[in-house]
Amino acid sequence: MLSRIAEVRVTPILISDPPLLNLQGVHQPYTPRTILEVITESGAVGLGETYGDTDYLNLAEAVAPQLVGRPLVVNNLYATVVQRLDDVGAERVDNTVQAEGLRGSRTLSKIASSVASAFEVAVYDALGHELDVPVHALLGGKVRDEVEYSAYLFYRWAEHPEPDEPKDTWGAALDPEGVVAQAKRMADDYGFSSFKLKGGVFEPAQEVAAVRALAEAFPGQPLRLDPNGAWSVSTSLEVAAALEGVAEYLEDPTTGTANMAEVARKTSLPLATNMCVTAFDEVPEAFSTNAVQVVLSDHHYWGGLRATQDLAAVCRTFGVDLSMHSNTHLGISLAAMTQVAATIPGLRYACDTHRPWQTEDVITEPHTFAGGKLAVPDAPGLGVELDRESLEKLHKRWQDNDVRRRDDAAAMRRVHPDWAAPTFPRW
Ligand SMILES: O=C([O-])C(=O)C[C@H](O)[C@@H](O)C(=O)[O-]
Ligand SMILES: [Mg+2]
Repeated sequence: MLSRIAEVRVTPILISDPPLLNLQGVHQPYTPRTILEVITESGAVGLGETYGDTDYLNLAEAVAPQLVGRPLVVNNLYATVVQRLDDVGAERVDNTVQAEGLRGSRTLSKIASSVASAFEVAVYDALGHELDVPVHALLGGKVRDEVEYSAYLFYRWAEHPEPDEPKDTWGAALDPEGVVAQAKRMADDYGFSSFKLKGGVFEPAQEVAAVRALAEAFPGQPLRLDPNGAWSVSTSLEVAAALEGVAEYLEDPTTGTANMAEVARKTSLPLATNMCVTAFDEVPEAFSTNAVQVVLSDHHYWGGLRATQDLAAVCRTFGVDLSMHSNTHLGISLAAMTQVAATIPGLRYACDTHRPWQTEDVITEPHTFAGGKLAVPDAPGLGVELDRESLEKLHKRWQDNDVRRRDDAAAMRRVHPDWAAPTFPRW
């Protein structure tokens, strides 16, 4: 007989983040995440991680007490989360606004999915510990022993503007040479052999030049460019023409399914997205218009690990490829991505991860990439253990600091006071 949930802990933290540039601005020195612990009557601990912005955190805190006394069941989690939306005043969310401009439209159900997913992961982790099996076994079993990730390259500043803000040793990358140097270090340190450049920062011609420089430095290796919907249809087509035979896909060149479909009709370069297809109700229009050829799933957005498997089945049905998107995250999320990726047949593109940019973690043994891959662990649950000291330290930072949401435009305004988040298309 499985034991029930005895306690649920929700801990907001702030993690250091380097000054990575994107269409909206620049990453803040610290960014919020929420860490969950689901503790069973027999003492098993399941871990989950999700966004830490106020709406997500408040919702997670409202849901936590509802789970105490319940069995380790994942099927009712989304419904439980949705019921608590009213408690946290999340009706303030405008369904038409893009969350940070980088993940498509912001809706209440997407916020609920992102919170439910973290509880789902924590329940699976607890279940794995109770039953002494890995999460991938609970998901039907792994079909691969390693999951491949790609290097996530960013234009970036060497440092944040204030002297006491977190530093790293990567240096600036503001031109093709800087991007290639960053890619070489990613390849040397982690063994990545495919590369994604975050675009939408400079004029498209400059970003095309960077991708071409990468192609010269890494001949024949997979390359992608992602401007987060910054370009018009005609600019997207110009970039597509310039990168045909160079890039393996273009990611969200333009905003909205209709524009993506128009670009897709006129280029042979596959289009990938983590913006216009981020929830099941966005699938029918996108697939029926052939707007995307690769969906970049994200278990946070889609509502969990099983939802990711469901999405994989839908994609298979329509002949659309699936890979994985990431956002700034720590080892619990990476462990969850790796577990579910291990169970999905036909995953032929390397998954995204921001993890190499993070200098902190809340697990005792942070992941190490070898040959750009992570081994799929067979240890119980997610195969990671909470580092309590680190959790407390990062929680104390949250208590001592007033950053409560990600706002890349505000971070940019500290350096360029006139900066405004762009209107679309930017180019
Ligand atoms: O593929 C993407 O669009 C992302 O990874 C979204 C992220 O927010 C990325 O743009 C970032 O970290 O700046
Ligand atoms: Mg993207």
